Amino acid sequence: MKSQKARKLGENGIKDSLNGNHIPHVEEKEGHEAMVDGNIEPLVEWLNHMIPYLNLPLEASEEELRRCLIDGTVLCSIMSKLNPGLIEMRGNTEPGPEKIKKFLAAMDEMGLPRFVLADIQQGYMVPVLQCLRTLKAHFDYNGGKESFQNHSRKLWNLLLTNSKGVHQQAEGIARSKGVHQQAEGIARSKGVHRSVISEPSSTFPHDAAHKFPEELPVKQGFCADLSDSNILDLMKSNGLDNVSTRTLFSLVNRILDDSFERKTGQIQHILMKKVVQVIEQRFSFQAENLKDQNNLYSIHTEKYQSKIRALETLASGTTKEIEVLLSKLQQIKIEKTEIERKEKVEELDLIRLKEEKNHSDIEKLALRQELELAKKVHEEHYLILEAQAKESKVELEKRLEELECFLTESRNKVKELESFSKSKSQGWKKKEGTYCSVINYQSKALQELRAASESIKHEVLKTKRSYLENFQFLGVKLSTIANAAENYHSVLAENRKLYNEVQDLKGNIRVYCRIRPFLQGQSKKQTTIQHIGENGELVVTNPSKQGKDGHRLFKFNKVFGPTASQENVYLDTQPLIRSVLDGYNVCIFAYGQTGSGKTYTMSGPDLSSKEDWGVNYRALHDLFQISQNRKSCFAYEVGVQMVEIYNEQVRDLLSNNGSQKRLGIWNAARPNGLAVPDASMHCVKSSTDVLELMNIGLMNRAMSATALNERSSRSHSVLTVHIRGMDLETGAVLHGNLHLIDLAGSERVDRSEVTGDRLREAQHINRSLSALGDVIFALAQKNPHVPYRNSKLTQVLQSSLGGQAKTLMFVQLNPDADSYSETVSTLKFAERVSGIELGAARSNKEGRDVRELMQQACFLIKSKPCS
Ligand SMILES: Nc1ncnc2c1ncn2[C@@H]1O[C@H](COP(=O)(O)OP(=O)(O)OP(=O)(O)O)[C@@H](O)[C@H]1O
Repeated sequence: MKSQKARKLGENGIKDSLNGNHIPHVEEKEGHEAMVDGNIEPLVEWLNHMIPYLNLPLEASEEELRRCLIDGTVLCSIMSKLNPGLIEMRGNTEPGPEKIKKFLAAMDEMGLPRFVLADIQQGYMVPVLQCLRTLKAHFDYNGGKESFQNHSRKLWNLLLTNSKGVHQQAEGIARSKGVHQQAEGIARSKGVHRSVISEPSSTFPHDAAHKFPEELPVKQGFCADLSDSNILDLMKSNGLDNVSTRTLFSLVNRILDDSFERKTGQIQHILMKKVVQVIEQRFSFQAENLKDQNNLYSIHTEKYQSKIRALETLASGTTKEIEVLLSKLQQIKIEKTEIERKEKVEELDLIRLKEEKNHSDIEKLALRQELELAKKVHEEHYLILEAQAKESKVELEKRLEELECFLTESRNKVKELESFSKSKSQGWKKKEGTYCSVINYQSKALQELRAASESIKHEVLKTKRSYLENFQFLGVKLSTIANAAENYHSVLAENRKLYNEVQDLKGNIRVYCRIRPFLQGQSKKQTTIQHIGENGELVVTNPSKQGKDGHRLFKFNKVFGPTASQENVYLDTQPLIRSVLDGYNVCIFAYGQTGSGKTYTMSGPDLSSKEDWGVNYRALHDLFQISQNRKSCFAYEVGVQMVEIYNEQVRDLLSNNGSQKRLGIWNAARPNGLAVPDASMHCVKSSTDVLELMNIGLMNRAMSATALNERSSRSHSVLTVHIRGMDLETGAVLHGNLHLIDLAGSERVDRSEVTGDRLREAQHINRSLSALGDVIFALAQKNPHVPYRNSKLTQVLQSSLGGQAKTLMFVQLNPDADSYSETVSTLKFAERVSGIELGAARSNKEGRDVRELMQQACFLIKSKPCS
């Protein structure tokens, strides 16, 4: 490392020499050891002495020293102190490198060895330290001769800036004499630092250029001041020792000039003497040096010659040794290159470490700033917290006081409660005693009860056993009864069937009673219907009469309650419809007071809804369905007529134009069954055709609102379906008529509150219904004369009531208590109707064979015992 530094220094020395700066090579310097001496303590001490505020520690490292010097202030201060006025300072604002440059310029000016700016910047401190040591040595040598410094400087400035002629002349003389160079050569050969004796050289053009304008006034001053006294002062001082030889020659020239001009006299003579003495001293010193140098050279020459001789003997030795030496040399070279490489690497590492250090310094600075900031924030936060703590302390103290008050209060309360609980516990103890005695008593009673319950348990078990036996016996009995009941039901169903057949044979008119539900807005509390039996019994009550007298029992083929659906009602009607296709005449009519549900049963409230379809539509739908099923055996034709009897006039409801046309009625049923032959006959092929016709008919029907029904039918509507069927096998033809009649509402005129046309309508309706009653009465009495001709209605129904037709009447009832009297009269009428015997129904078959008649006879004979 040491050698490396020395080499580097050597390189720098060469470099600076090339630049024109006079920085000696390390080997030129006075004592190699002094240069590379690592001990910087004396230097630090000197610096502290020079700049007291510096206060550097004696053991300071090179790096610390570098940091202290890098901004150039210390260097400039030292220079200013040592050589005032040499550096012109412009204050602290000047950048560090500029200050260092100034210091270096001053060093140059003084002719002292110096470092380059890069050395101190890159931390290469050897030349820097050497420079400072030289500066120190220089001034130590001069023993702090302050006055001399000034005089020397003045003198130097004077010489520099004095008339060119004089200067050049002096230089010329010195050069011609070769003294100057000789002296320099001696100094160098002696190893004495050149700077010690060197003077600022004119080889430093920048210095000269720098200095010249400044020194001009000084030069004038000097010319004026070069009085005898001044020269005397200069002479008195020992400063001439430090003045360069060239300067001395210049001075001699000057003195000589002056002596020619006889200006200075005695003074110049003394000065001249002194100058000559110095020059003589120097020459003698240099001569001695030369002698020493010669001796040194001769010693060295001898040494080298002996070495050469030794090497020659070695060279004359074996070649093997040479080879070994060469190989060793080679090895050493390799090692050297390796060491050099390592050094380079180390240098790079050093640079990197320096960079890292710089970086970490920056980071350290940033961290320090952050720390300060955090500290500030923390302090602020601390102050806030302190304030808060004070506040909360005050609050807590207040709260503590309150709590203490509360505590004393609660202590008092606790005392009170303690005394209260003491008195209570005494009471409880007393009660405990009482309860204990009661419990004892109760436990005794409980034991007794247990014994009793045990005996009861035994008894219960006994009873249970006997009960089980009885239960089993009853089960057997019950199953017998259930079997009997089942038999009873089947017998009952059989009976009903037989009853119907008997009725069929008798030709009784079937009567189905249907009770409509209460309508919206009607109160359900007051109903006349007391009971609806399964076998057609109906019990009605008179709301004004209590007890048994108020009840009346009626019996019909079937009674449908308010909840019965349209389908339920039709299911019991269906067998009659089937017989139409077998050639029977069937008449179904609805009878009842206004608003009791006649139209609802026959037509239905809404034809668009299948569920609401009434008997009319369901019957026709069924007819088409059955005819379709039988189409392989029978070919059926279906025709429909629809008329109404309004105010004793028969009107065609399906006629396009002739709804006003009065139609005649045939008194006796014709073979084709047409009672109103002039009414238009419409051939229908499907249920849809029927639906359309019925809609037309319903729309044409005369209707109006009454007090009892908001849409009352004011006429009797008669829908007649004519069936003509031909047996495809036998060719026999049959005719069947189905009359579906919706009678106008029977009503009491006073109740319906009608007048005028409506009254006339009501009177006609009532008259025709009573005519119907009369006919039915006559038929029931089996009177020889039946008054069919009393009304159009009875005329139209003649074939259905008197002939061998199957007839069904729906008796419609309004359950409202207000309608009790109408309900009873309707029921009486229906009772009478149900008693009518029309005789066995007969099929309208043409060309019946004997076999068929025989079958019918057999059937009649078989069914007789059942009746
Ligand atoms: N079984 C029933 N279920 C529900 N509503 C019914 C029932 N029967 C009748 N109604 C309702 O009672 C009201 C009267 O019925 P509807 O018009 O059929 O009586 P009506 O006897 O034909 O009267 P009118 O003789 O004045 O023509 C209607 O609003 C009808 O919808």
